[in-house]
Amino acid sequence: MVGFDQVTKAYGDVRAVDGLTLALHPGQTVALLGPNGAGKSTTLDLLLGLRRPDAGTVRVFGTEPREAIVAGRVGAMLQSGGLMDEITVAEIVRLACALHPKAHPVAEVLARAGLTKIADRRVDKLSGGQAQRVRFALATAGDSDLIVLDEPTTGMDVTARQAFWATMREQADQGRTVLFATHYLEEADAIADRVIVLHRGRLLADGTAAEIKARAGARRISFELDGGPDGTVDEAALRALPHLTSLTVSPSGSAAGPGTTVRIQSSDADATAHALYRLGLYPRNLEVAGLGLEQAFVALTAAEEAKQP
Ligand SMILES: Nc1ncnc2c1ncn2[C@@H]1O[C@H](COP(=O)(O)OP(=O)(O)OP(=O)(O)O)[C@@H](O)[C@H]1O
Repeated sequence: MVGFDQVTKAYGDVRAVDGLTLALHPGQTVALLGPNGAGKSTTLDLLLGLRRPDAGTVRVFGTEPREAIVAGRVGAMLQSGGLMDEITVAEIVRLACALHPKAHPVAEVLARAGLTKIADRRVDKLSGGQAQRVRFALATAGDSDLIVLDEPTTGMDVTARQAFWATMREQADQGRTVLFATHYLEEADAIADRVIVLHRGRLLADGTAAEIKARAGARRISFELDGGPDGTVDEAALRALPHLTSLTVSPSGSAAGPGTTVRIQSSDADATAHALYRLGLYPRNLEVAGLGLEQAFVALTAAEEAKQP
């Protein structure tokens, strides 16, 4: 339903999107991740026909992006802008509904975005989180097959964020595709069926959150050690453990006396744990866990950054 084929877009000598090839399929919830400047917003702008590629093609439902938007097949919520001054919440939502070929009833759109109580308020007098909800209402004013959201929950409080994602889940359950760019990796982990990681305009990773975590390779090991009388342990010996990619050592205490909590990241947790026992140490409360999506993301992008000049 969305196809990017070898798409490049540069601003001067900055290649914001660099040879991107990508296909999105119906009914998916897709998170677009990447560090600042990775090209997420530019990718969404290209998808929405707000910018034209320098090279390559973007097709949305088999047509030019603008045609798909005019046909009402795409609803979008962009990072900023788009809200007019001196107009109320109800008026701007009514306008969006009037323009959408397959509009939902205005009252329903307001209710879904949690705007009913502030429908008479002026849009330029809203808080940041309320303005985000208006943008969300505009993106869901009609029955679009694809909903595109650029950092949708920025500025929303925890309750608004949870309500927002519950609504997005409903949209996806009804067969719509939801594509969202975010810096909240826990949201991507919890919500997305598919995670796409961009780095310097290129595709760095594309898969389920579990696949991305597995690709980052590393695992976390944590345990406690009984230290000497002052709670210290031989940090140099720990640092020399095989496959170690990071180490933090912090004091911990219990009724049994002073101790040390050790947290390790390892690219081969089994080998690291064996070596730990071979050192003659007796780790207590040993836990081995996979990386969270956030740590996997940091590991992947840092490794990529290290490769490039
Ligand atoms: N209109 C523009 N003119 C010049 N350079 C731009 C323009 N828009 C974006 N860029 C540059 O293109 C690159 C990609 O920007 P883009 O906004 O797409 O990234 P992003 O992943 O959305 O970043 P962020 O997470 O900070 O929102 C950046 O280096 C940015 O400085």
